[in-house]
Amino acid sequence: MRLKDLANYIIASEIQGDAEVECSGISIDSRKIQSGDLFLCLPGHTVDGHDYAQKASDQGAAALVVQRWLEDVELPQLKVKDSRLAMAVLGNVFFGSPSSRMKVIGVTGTNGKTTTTYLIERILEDQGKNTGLIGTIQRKFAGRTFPMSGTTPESLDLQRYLHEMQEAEAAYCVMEVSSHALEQGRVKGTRFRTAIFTNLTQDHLDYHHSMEEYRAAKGLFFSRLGNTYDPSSDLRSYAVLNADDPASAYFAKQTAAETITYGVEHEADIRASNISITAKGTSFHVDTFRGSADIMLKMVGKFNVYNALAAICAALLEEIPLAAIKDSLESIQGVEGRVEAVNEGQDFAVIVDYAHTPDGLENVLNTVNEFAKGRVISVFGCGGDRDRTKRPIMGKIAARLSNHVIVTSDNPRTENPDLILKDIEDGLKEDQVPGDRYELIVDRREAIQKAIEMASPEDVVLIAGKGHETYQLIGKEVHDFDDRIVAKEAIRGLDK
Ligand SMILES: CC(=O)N[C@H]1[C@@H](OP(=O)(O)OP(=O)(O)OC[C@H]2O[C@@H](n3ccc(=O)[nH]c3=O)[C@H](O)[C@@H]2O)O[C@H](CO)[C@@H](O)[C@@H]1O[C@H](C)C(=O)N[C@@H](C)C(=O)N[C@H](CCC(=O)O)C(=O)O
Ligand SMILES: Nc1ncnc2c1ncn2[C@@H]1O[C@H](COP(=O)(O)OP(=O)(O)OP(=O)(O)O)[C@@H](O)[C@H]1O
Ligand SMILES: N[C@H](CCC[C@H](N)C(=O)O)C(=O)O
Ligand SMILES: [Mg+2]
Repeated sequence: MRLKDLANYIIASEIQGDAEVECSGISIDSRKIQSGDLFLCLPGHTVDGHDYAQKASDQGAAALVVQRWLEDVELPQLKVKDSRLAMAVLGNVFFGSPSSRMKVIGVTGTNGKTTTTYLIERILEDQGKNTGLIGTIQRKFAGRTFPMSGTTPESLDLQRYLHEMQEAEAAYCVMEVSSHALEQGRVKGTRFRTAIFTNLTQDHLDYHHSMEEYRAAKGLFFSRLGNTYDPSSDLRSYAVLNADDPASAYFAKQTAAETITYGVEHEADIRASNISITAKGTSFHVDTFRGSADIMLKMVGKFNVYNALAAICAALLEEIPLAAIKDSLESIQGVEGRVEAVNEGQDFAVIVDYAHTPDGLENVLNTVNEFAKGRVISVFGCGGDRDRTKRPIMGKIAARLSNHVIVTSDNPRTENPDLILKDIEDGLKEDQVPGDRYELIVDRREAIQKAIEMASPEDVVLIAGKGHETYQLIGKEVHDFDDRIVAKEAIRGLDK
């Protein structure tokens, strides 16, 4: 496409240099430029993409999108006010606005996004609907899976991925929408059929600064939704909100879409009751606007009832019968790394979970306490270069809900691991937790080994924070590390 044709899609833009130049592709990363690409300069959080324009030119870029003229780079340039917005617009141009030709169901919230997307994907797939998935664990379509480096891709990658799914005839994409993504406009240009909210509790205060800012970032999902009441059902949008979370009232006010609520404690369109949790699963009764059902999930935890309710709402909106939804939900074994049991024939339980927020940790520990016959031994840490304020809070929660706590490293990233452990210990000290009820072991492998060696019959060892992750980020290095494998090795080591 010629630069001047692309310029037509951004009204307030100007061209310097050859407007006729052909751009065969588009990229935001000088390291990935292919000859003939349009290089879009993004001002980032760590570096400025404009500083890589010359490198992009050396790699064969045909033209640039810039926010300020780059006099030293001899390439045609398209100047825009906001290159992030230009990325979303041009991503749609290059990839043919895929979200207007499929139904995209998005899930936002502090916890439960991955789980809820998996439940919805299963229900849709069981109905024979070709469905793609994008989220923390992986990207998936047409039976193929691809690793993800984050939860929600940049808008350009997102349009590319949706386009690939659409080419593979996907009718649906179910995706996680993180608050970072909303704040950075990564889902601008994506039309959502349904926007789901799970919950809002503390996380990411390093990035969003306050809970109000964090809520406002999530609010962008709902404020951009649903100002179309076209009778064609495919064009209608819906907001699915958790009636038991106070933030939902704020989101309901922001959206033009019809809202459907789900909940347990409060009045809701879809409401669960008679919840019963055992080590084998969770049962509940659900009343909906399309009938009632008794559902027995193989997944444990009251929080999974909420995830299931959100999935039921999304599926009912697609006119899937409640009986079919029940069958799908009941067949799901669980989601990788979420309350995942590690069994090597030992006489105590080992559970790996992805809880990495205060609320997530509290929920999973409450769940474990519901069925633990012996002691609860927890092993957890907190990620480096992330919200520091959640560390002491998580320490307190772990101590309150476990008999013994082993504080260890999560992904320290570029922080000093010992200091992260100390931040967690501050919470334990504040609550005057006796020194014999907890210990700090910076090496995660050693920490897991110690917990497993301590366990007596009927105890539960909870290893939280990294779930499905198969690596540990220390400094700038990526090390192979999988809690489930390390736990298995430790259990096998007990026989020796
Ligand atoms: C804070 C944040 O979100 N940062 C994201 C952002 O990075 P950035 O703004 O620092 O980018 P940058 O490194 O400064 O680069 C700026 C520009 O220069 C370009 N560049 C850079 C170097 C070079 O040699 N050549 C070049 O062209 C880059 O491609 C980019 O276009 O844009 C990058 C490219 O898209 C992202 O990879 C990066 O995510 C970082 C790695 C990250 O850790 N993000 C986390 C916090 C995140 O987004 N997490 C949420 C999940 C949270 C949750 O659910 O709990 C997620 O959705 O993944
Ligand atoms: N609805 C929920 N409410 C509270 N906690 C939950 C809920 N669902 C799951 N959890 C807890 O949070 C952890 C993470 O769950 P999940 O991966 O589904 O969330 P997520 O929102 O995708 O997380 P991320 O922000 O890292 O992408 C689980 O391992 C579990 O301990
Ligand atoms: N999506 C979350 C995942 C945290 C997982 C935890 N293991 C960590 O590294 O802090 C984040 O990027 O903050
Ligand atoms: Mg996730």
